[in-house]
Amino acid sequence: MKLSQLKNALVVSCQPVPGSTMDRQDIIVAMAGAAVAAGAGGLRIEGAEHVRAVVQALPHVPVIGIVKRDLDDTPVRITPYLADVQALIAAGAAVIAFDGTQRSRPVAVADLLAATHAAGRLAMADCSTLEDGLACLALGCDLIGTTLSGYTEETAGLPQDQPNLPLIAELSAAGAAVMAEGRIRTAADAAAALGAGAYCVTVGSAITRIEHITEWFISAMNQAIKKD
Ligand SMILES: CC(=O)N[C@H](C=O)[C@@H](O)[C@H](O)[C@H](O)COP(=O)(O)O
Repeated sequence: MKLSQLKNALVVSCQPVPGSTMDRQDIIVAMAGAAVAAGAGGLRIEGAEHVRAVVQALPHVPVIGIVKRDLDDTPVRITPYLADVQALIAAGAAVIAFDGTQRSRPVAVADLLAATHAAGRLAMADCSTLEDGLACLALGCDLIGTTLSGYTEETAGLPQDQPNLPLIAELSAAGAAVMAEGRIRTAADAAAALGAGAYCVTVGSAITRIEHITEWFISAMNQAIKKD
């Protein structure tokens, strides 16, 4: 797959809240099909078995595959191991996304990247800061995601209800193909991300997590009640 296929695309992340009533493979495949029917240019899917099912159902749509793990000795969660990269490749992911932060980790970004490229797949680095992104760009990652901005110790103080548009702009100005991802909640946010220089945009919760969307509505309504 060529990176240019994702230029200006909306990628829909179909990751149900773990353990929720939506956390079923048939629902993930159905959400992915609905997103593609409406024009999504790519999908972000967690877990090799879910990737395999989505690729089988939608063979012409690029799937960005990840594996999430909760490990004891590292905060790195997204595709930490070479075995994860290999499983996603075997499942048919066109793009392999992995944590691109500079935190202590079981496998170096360079090794995850080499395994991805050796299989002819594109590599996306999920980053949290400009420094992460520049390091991953220098290594040769094809897409630099703002995915982890706001989700690391270093960036935890950032606003939790809006995308990091300045980071998108800085990475793009540095020459990266930027995947704007993280807290893009409205169509206006997605458009603003492209305006800031994003190559493409991933939206998850605002499209596919009913629990989060419901909470946003209730919280806004509760604020309105408090003001009365
Ligand atoms: C930080 C982390 O683990 N992010 C995950 C990465 O795959 C997902 O939980 C997010 O839903 C995804 O990045 C899309 O973001 P948003 O749901 O905000 O549109």
